[in-house]
Amino acid sequence: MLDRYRLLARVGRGGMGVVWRAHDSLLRRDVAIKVLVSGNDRAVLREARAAARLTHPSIVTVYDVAPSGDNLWIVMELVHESVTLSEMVSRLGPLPAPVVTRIARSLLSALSHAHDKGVLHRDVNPHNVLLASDRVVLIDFGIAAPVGRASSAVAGTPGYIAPERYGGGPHTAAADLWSLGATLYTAMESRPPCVAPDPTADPGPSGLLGRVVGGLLTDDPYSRLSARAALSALASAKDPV
Ligand SMILES: Nc1ncnc2c1ncn2[C@@H]1O[C@H](COP(=O)(O)OP(=O)(O)OP(=O)(O)O)[C@@H](O)[C@H]1O
Repeated sequence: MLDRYRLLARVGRGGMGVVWRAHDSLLRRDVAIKVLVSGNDRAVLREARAAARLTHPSIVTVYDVAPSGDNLWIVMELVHESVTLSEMVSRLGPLPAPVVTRIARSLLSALSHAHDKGVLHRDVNPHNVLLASDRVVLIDFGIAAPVGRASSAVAGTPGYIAPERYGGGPHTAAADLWSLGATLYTAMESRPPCVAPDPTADPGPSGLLGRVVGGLLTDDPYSRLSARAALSALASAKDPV
Protein backbone atom coordinates (compact mmCIF):
# COMPACT_ATOMS: atom_id res chain seq x y z
CA MET A 1 0.00 0.00 0.00
CA LEU A 2 2.80 2.37 0.88
CA ASP A 3 4.27 2.03 -2.63
CA ARG A 4 1.45 4.36 -3.43
CA TYR A 5 3.13 7.30 -1.63
CA ARG A 6 6.51 8.77 -2.56
CA LEU A 7 8.13 10.96 0.12
CA LEU A 8 9.40 14.13 -1.60
CA ALA A 9 10.69 16.63 0.95
CA ARG A 10 10.55 17.29 4.65
CA VAL A 11 8.15 20.13 5.42
CA GLY A 12 8.39 20.10 9.17
CA ARG A 13 9.43 18.38 12.33
CA GLY A 14 7.45 18.38 15.54
CA GLY A 15 7.64 16.73 18.91
CA MET A 16 5.85 13.65 17.60
CA GLY A 17 7.55 13.01 14.28
CA VAL A 18 8.57 14.29 10.90
CA VAL A 19 6.10 15.66 8.34
CA TRP A 20 6.78 15.12 4.62
CA ARG A 21 5.38 16.46 1.41
CA ALA A 22 4.64 13.29 -0.51
CA HIS A 23 3.04 12.25 -3.78
CA ASP A 24 0.06 9.94 -3.97
CA SER A 25 0.77 8.11 -7.24
CA LEU A 26 -2.72 6.56 -7.38
CA LEU A 27 -4.73 9.77 -7.11
CA ARG A 28 -1.87 11.84 -8.56
CA ARG A 29 -1.87 14.56 -5.96
CA ASP A 30 0.53 15.82 -3.32
CA VAL A 31 -0.29 15.01 0.30
CA ALA A 32 1.33 15.55 3.69
CA ILE A 33 2.48 12.48 5.63
CA LYS A 34 3.34 12.56 9.29
CA VAL A 35 5.64 9.70 10.23
CA LEU A 36 5.20 8.71 13.89
CA VAL A 37 7.17 6.10 15.79
CA SER A 38 4.80 3.22 16.59
CA GLY A 39 3.98 2.63 20.22
CA ASN A 40 0.57 3.99 20.96
CA ASP A 41 -1.05 2.98 17.69
CA ARG A 42 -4.46 2.25 19.15
CA ALA A 43 -4.68 5.74 20.64
CA VAL A 44 -3.46 7.34 17.41
CA LEU A 45 -6.02 5.31 15.44
CA ARG A 46 -8.84 6.21 17.78
CA GLU A 47 -8.07 9.90 17.46
CA ALA A 48 -7.42 9.73 13.70
CA ARG A 49 -10.89 8.19 13.34
CA ALA A 50 -12.32 11.10 15.30
CA ALA A 51 -10.41 13.63 13.18
CA ALA A 52 -11.57 11.86 10.00
CA ARG A 53 -15.19 12.60 10.96
CA LEU A 54 -14.51 16.32 10.67
CA THR A 55 -15.09 18.21 7.44
CA HIS A 56 -14.27 21.87 7.67
CA PRO A 57 -12.19 24.27 5.56
CA SER A 58 -10.13 25.22 8.63
CA ILE A 59 -9.42 21.66 9.78
CA VAL A 60 -6.78 19.62 8.00
CA THR A 61 -8.41 16.60 6.33
CA VAL A 62 -7.07 13.19 7.36
CA TYR A 63 -7.02 10.78 4.39
CA ASP A 64 -5.45 7.63 5.75
CA VAL A 65 -3.48 5.99 8.55
CA ALA A 66 -1.08 3.18 7.71
CA PRO A 67 1.58 1.22 9.58
CA SER A 68 5.00 1.11 7.91
CA GLY A 69 7.63 -0.98 9.70
CA ASP A 70 8.22 0.60 13.10
CA ASN A 71 6.30 3.69 12.07
CA LEU A 72 2.76 4.79 11.67
CA TRP A 73 2.00 7.11 8.77
CA ILE A 74 -0.79 9.65 8.92
CA VAL A 75 -1.67 10.73 5.40
CA MET A 76 -3.41 14.09 5.23
CA GLU A 77 -4.22 17.04 3.06
CA LEU A 78 -1.15 19.14 2.20
CA VAL A 79 -1.66 22.80 3.10
CA HIS A 80 0.33 24.39 0.27
CA GLU A 81 2.82 27.17 0.92
CA SER A 82 1.88 27.62 4.53
CA VAL A 83 3.73 28.80 7.61
CA THR A 84 2.73 28.20 11.19
CA LEU A 85 1.27 31.08 13.18
CA SER A 86 4.22 30.69 15.50
CA GLU A 87 6.71 31.24 12.62
CA MET A 88 4.68 34.19 11.38
CA VAL A 89 4.74 35.88 14.80
CA SER A 90 8.48 35.25 15.27
CA ARG A 91 9.13 36.83 11.86
CA LEU A 92 6.73 39.77 11.99
CA GLY A 93 6.00 40.37 15.69
CA PRO A 94 2.44 41.30 16.75
CA LEU A 95 -0.04 40.87 13.88
CA PRO A 96 -2.61 43.58 13.02
CA ALA A 97 -6.04 43.18 14.66
CA PRO A 98 -7.94 42.61 11.36
CA VAL A 99 -5.58 39.72 10.51
CA VAL A 100 -5.98 38.17 13.97
CA THR A 101 -9.75 38.64 13.66
CA ARG A 102 -9.74 36.58 10.48
CA ILE A 103 -7.65 33.88 12.16
CA ALA A 104 -9.99 33.97 15.17
CA ARG A 105 -13.12 33.55 13.05
CA SER A 106 -11.66 30.57 11.17
CA LEU A 107 -10.44 28.82 14.31
CA LEU A 108 -13.63 29.48 16.30
CA SER A 109 -15.66 28.06 13.45
CA ALA A 110 -13.33 25.02 13.24
CA LEU A 111 -13.52 24.33 16.99
CA SER A 112 -17.25 24.87 17.03
CA HIS A 113 -17.67 22.24 14.27
CA ALA A 114 -15.38 19.77 16.05
CA HIS A 115 -17.04 20.26 19.43
CA ASP A 116 -20.47 19.74 17.86
CA LYS A 117 -19.17 16.37 16.63
CA GLY A 118 -17.79 15.55 20.08
CA VAL A 119 -14.14 15.91 19.07
CA LEU A 120 -11.66 17.91 21.16
CA HIS A 121 -8.39 19.25 19.79
CA ARG A 122 -6.48 19.17 23.11
CA ASP A 123 -3.43 21.06 21.90
CA VAL A 124 -4.44 24.34 20.27
CA ASN A 125 -1.33 26.52 20.09
CA PRO A 126 0.45 28.68 17.47
CA HIS A 127 2.52 25.70 16.19
CA ASN A 128 -0.68 23.91 15.22
CA VAL A 129 -2.15 26.73 13.14
CA LEU A 130 -1.10 26.88 9.48
CA LEU A 131 -1.50 30.12 7.55
CA ALA A 132 -1.74 29.89 3.77
CA SER A 133 -2.56 32.80 1.44
CA ASP A 134 -6.29 32.04 1.45
CA ARG A 135 -6.79 29.74 4.45
CA VAL A 136 -6.23 29.30 8.15
CA VAL A 137 -5.96 25.61 9.06
CA LEU A 138 -5.82 23.82 12.38
CA ILE A 139 -3.56 20.75 12.31
CA ASP A 140 -2.88 17.91 14.74
CA PHE A 141 -6.57 17.49 15.51
CA GLY A 142 -6.90 15.26 18.53
CA ILE A 143 -3.84 13.35 17.44
CA ALA A 144 -1.17 15.03 19.53
CA ALA A 145 -2.68 14.46 22.95
CA PRO A 146 -3.20 10.69 23.34
CA VAL A 147 0.36 9.97 22.34
CA GLY A 148 1.26 12.63 24.87
CA ARG A 149 4.48 14.16 25.95
CA ALA A 150 6.10 11.78 28.39
CA SER A 151 7.50 14.64 30.48
CA SER A 152 4.22 16.38 31.17
CA ALA A 153 1.39 15.10 33.36
CA VAL A 154 -1.08 17.45 31.65
CA ALA A 155 -1.18 16.95 27.88
CA GLY A 156 -0.79 20.12 25.86
CA THR A 157 1.75 22.89 25.40
CA PRO A 158 2.88 24.97 28.41
CA GLY A 159 1.48 28.50 28.19
CA TYR A 160 -1.54 27.22 26.25
CA ILE A 161 -3.07 24.84 28.80
CA ALA A 162 -6.31 26.00 30.46
CA PRO A 163 -5.88 26.79 34.19
CA GLU A 164 -8.49 24.22 35.33
CA ARG A 165 -6.37 21.45 33.77
CA TYR A 166 -3.65 22.09 36.35
CA GLY A 167 -6.22 21.48 39.10
CA GLY A 168 -6.93 18.05 37.61
CA GLY A 169 -10.08 19.17 35.74
CA PRO A 170 -11.01 17.23 32.59
CA HIS A 171 -10.14 18.48 29.13
CA THR A 172 -13.36 19.96 27.76
CA ALA A 173 -14.45 22.11 24.82
CA ALA A 174 -13.97 25.11 27.15
CA ALA A 175 -10.33 24.09 27.69
CA ASP A 176 -9.80 24.12 23.89
CA LEU A 177 -11.29 27.64 23.84
CA TRP A 178 -8.87 28.87 26.54
CA SER A 179 -6.00 27.49 24.43
CA LEU A 180 -7.43 29.34 21.43
CA GLY A 181 -7.60 32.55 23.51
CA ALA A 182 -3.92 32.10 24.43
CA THR A 183 -3.06 31.44 20.76
CA LEU A 184 -4.85 34.63 19.60
CA TYR A 185 -3.25 36.57 22.45
CA THR A 186 0.16 35.45 21.20
CA ALA A 187 -0.73 36.56 17.67
CA MET A 188 -1.61 40.04 19.00
CA GLU A 189 1.12 40.48 21.59
CA SER A 190 3.91 38.25 20.30
CA ARG A 191 3.98 36.29 23.58
CA PRO A 192 1.59 34.00 25.42
CA PRO A 193 -0.63 35.49 28.15
CA CYS A 194 0.75 35.86 31.61
CA VAL A 195 -0.79 33.16 33.76
CA ALA A 196 0.60 34.71 36.94
CA PRO A 197 -2.00 35.61 39.56
CA ASP A 198 -1.62 39.39 39.05
CA PRO A 199 -3.80 40.22 36.04
CA THR A 200 -3.31 44.00 36.51
CA ALA A 201 0.33 43.53 35.48
CA ASP A 202 -0.89 42.16 32.16
CA PRO A 203 -3.99 44.00 30.89
CA GLY A 204 -3.71 42.23 27.51
CA PRO A 205 -4.88 43.46 24.12
CA SER A 206 -7.59 46.14 23.84
CA GLY A 207 -10.55 46.73 21.49
CA LEU A 208 -13.30 44.34 20.44
CA LEU A 209 -10.86 41.56 19.61
CA GLY A 210 -9.07 42.11 22.92
CA ARG A 211 -12.36 41.72 24.79
CA VAL A 212 -13.15 38.49 22.92
CA VAL A 213 -9.67 37.14 23.67
CA GLY A 214 -10.12 38.18 27.32
CA GLY A 215 -13.47 36.33 27.37
CA LEU A 216 -11.82 33.16 26.05
CA LEU A 217 -9.10 33.49 28.69
CA THR A 218 -11.60 33.60 31.57
CA ASP A 219 -10.27 31.40 34.37
CA ASP A 220 -13.60 29.80 35.25
CA PRO A 221 -14.47 27.36 32.44
CA TYR A 222 -18.20 27.80 33.17
CA SER A 223 -18.05 31.58 32.68
CA ARG A 224 -15.68 31.40 29.70
CA LEU A 225 -16.93 32.77 26.35
CA SER A 226 -18.35 30.05 24.11
CA ALA A 227 -17.25 29.67 20.47
CA ARG A 228 -20.66 30.84 19.26
CA ALA A 229 -20.72 33.91 21.50
CA ALA A 230 -17.16 34.79 20.40
CA LEU A 231 -18.11 34.38 16.73
CA SER A 232 -21.16 36.57 17.03
CA ALA A 233 -19.16 39.23 18.91
CA LEU A 234 -16.62 39.23 16.05
CA ALA A 235 -19.29 39.37 13.34
CA SER A 236 -19.20 43.17 13.38
CA ALA A 237 -15.37 43.39 13.27
CA LYS A 238 -13.69 44.61 10.07
CA ASP A 239 -12.05 42.17 7.66
CA PRO A 240 -8.44 42.71 6.57
CA VAL A 241 -8.14 44.40 3.20
N1 LIG B 1 -0.95 19.09 6.50
C1 LIG B 1 0.18 19.81 6.47
N2 LIG B 1 0.49 20.55 5.39
C2 LIG B 1 1.63 21.28 5.37
N3 LIG B 1 2.54 21.34 6.37
C3 LIG B 1 2.28 20.62 7.48
C4 LIG B 1 1.09 19.82 7.59
N4 LIG B 1 1.09 19.22 8.80
C5 LIG B 1 2.23 19.61 9.41
N5 LIG B 1 2.95 20.45 8.63
C6 LIG B 1 4.28 21.06 8.97
O1 LIG B 1 4.99 20.16 9.79
C7 LIG B 1 5.30 20.77 11.06
C8 LIG B 1 5.19 19.74 12.18
O2 LIG B 1 3.85 19.25 12.19
P1 LIG B 1 3.08 18.88 13.52
O3 LIG B 1 2.95 20.10 14.38
O4 LIG B 1 1.83 18.20 13.12
O5 LIG B 1 4.06 17.86 14.15
P2 LIG B 1 4.03 17.32 15.62
O6 LIG B 1 5.07 16.28 15.69
O7 LIG B 1 2.65 16.92 15.98
O8 LIG B 1 4.44 18.60 16.40
P3 LIG B 1 4.02 19.04 17.84
O9 LIG B 1 3.33 17.90 18.49
O10 LIG B 1 5.32 19.42 18.46
O11 LIG B 1 3.10 20.24 17.60
C9 LIG B 1 4.31 21.91 11.18
O12 LIG B 1 4.81 22.93 11.99
C10 LIG B 1 4.12 22.35 9.74
O13 LIG B 1 5.18 23.21 9.38
